[in-house]
Amino acid sequence: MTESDDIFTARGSVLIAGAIIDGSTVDIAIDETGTIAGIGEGAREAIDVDIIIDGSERLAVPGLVNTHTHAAMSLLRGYADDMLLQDWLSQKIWPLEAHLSGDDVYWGTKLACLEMIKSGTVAFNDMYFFMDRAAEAVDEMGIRATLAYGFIDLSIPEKREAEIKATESLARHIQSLDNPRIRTAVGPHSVYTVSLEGLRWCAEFAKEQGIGIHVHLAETEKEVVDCVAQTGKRPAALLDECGCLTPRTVAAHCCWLDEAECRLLAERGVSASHNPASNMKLAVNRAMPYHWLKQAGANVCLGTDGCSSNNNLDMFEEMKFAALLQKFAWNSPTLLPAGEAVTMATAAGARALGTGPGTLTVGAPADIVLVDARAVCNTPLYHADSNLVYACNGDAVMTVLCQGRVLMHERTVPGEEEILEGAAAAARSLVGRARQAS
Ligand SMILES: C[C@H]1O[C@@H](n2cnc3c(O)ncnc32)[C@H](O)[C@@H]1O
Ligand SMILES: [Zn+2]
Repeated sequence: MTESDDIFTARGSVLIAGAIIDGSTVDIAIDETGTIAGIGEGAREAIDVDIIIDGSERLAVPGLVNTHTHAAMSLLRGYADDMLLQDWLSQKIWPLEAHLSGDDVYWGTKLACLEMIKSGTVAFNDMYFFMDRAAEAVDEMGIRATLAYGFIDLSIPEKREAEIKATESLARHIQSLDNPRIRTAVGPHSVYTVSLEGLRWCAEFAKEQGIGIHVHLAETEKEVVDCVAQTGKRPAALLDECGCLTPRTVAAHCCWLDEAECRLLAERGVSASHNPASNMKLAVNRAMPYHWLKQAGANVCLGTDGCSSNNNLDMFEEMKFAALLQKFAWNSPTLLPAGEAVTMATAAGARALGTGPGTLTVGAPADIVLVDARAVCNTPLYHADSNLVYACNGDAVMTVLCQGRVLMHERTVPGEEEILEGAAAAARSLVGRARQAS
């Protein structure tokens, strides 16, 4: 079969013919299991070709991995801007989220997946509510996700019981789906919204189930100051005492870590997710100390956070924000060069979520993005990484494959119109319900 509308439904081996990797034009062969079977010389012979994708004038790069999202917050894009984190959450976001329905989360996650696919993201790490409906959306869209229920007990025992039940129920549900693209994690929201008992339960449950932990950490100075005042410990030490710092933990933000905490995260094998756009928008007033984390050997990955604090899910933009913020905040133009920003958004993210090496190598899952090498942002093309980080945004992405399955081709994603309509209707309905109740 050659290129046609059936490319989205066709199954079998795939040959990406003549794409550009590291300045060379090569074929990429993908076997019927969705694994890269060959790159370059001899690749064509590695498979019986079922589907051919023309890779000419396309830069092939690993699929991007977004390690901190609240996907369904795409419905809240532009709902509340230009506020301090605590005011934004307590005055605007949490009151609206109190009216969320499962349908809202389904449509919000569909919209988020659409946006992520259109900007080259193949996997994301999500923390939100009604996550069984998020799983339904992810399943339909063909992307990978690790889904955590946002565990918030506010130190109220009855609420803790409800959060425990919701977390257990999600774990059972994801297990029952038996979809290798969809995993679950435990999602204690933060040290300021979860009790010590809640944090300990989350750690125990994650250990027992062999799953990850997704938590907000040291996002603001207030979080650190309040934590020290209430417990005598800084947030990272508190999480560690409760057993929440593990090699399968993704800690989002990490802005206000001190040097010792960076070493602690590295020692525990925690992945630190940098969220520069959200941090700048909410003016958290300190950039993640990337240099300390790197020096300590921690895995530093990249995330967008939700669409109400970013306000999009474009990991190309996020790479640029990360590289620029680090240089600016730590007064060092050599900090976080373009190549490292790409690694942060690909291999480091894949390592954090356990989705493979996050590289274009034989034996890796075929999570592949083809970027337009003829786009304005790629002209001229001295260094691909430089253009990808500093010049391009997600609009330059033309084709996306996840586990060898084509999710977008020549910028077409099947069902786009229906998703836009469904998500817009869900957003209207959510805000309408909230207004009626107030
Ligand atoms: C899952 C809950 O987390 C809330 N949330 C979204 N963005 C942030 C952030 O930057 N810090 C803390 N909490 C956040 C989201 O609205 C859900 O209530
Ligand atoms: Zn967040």
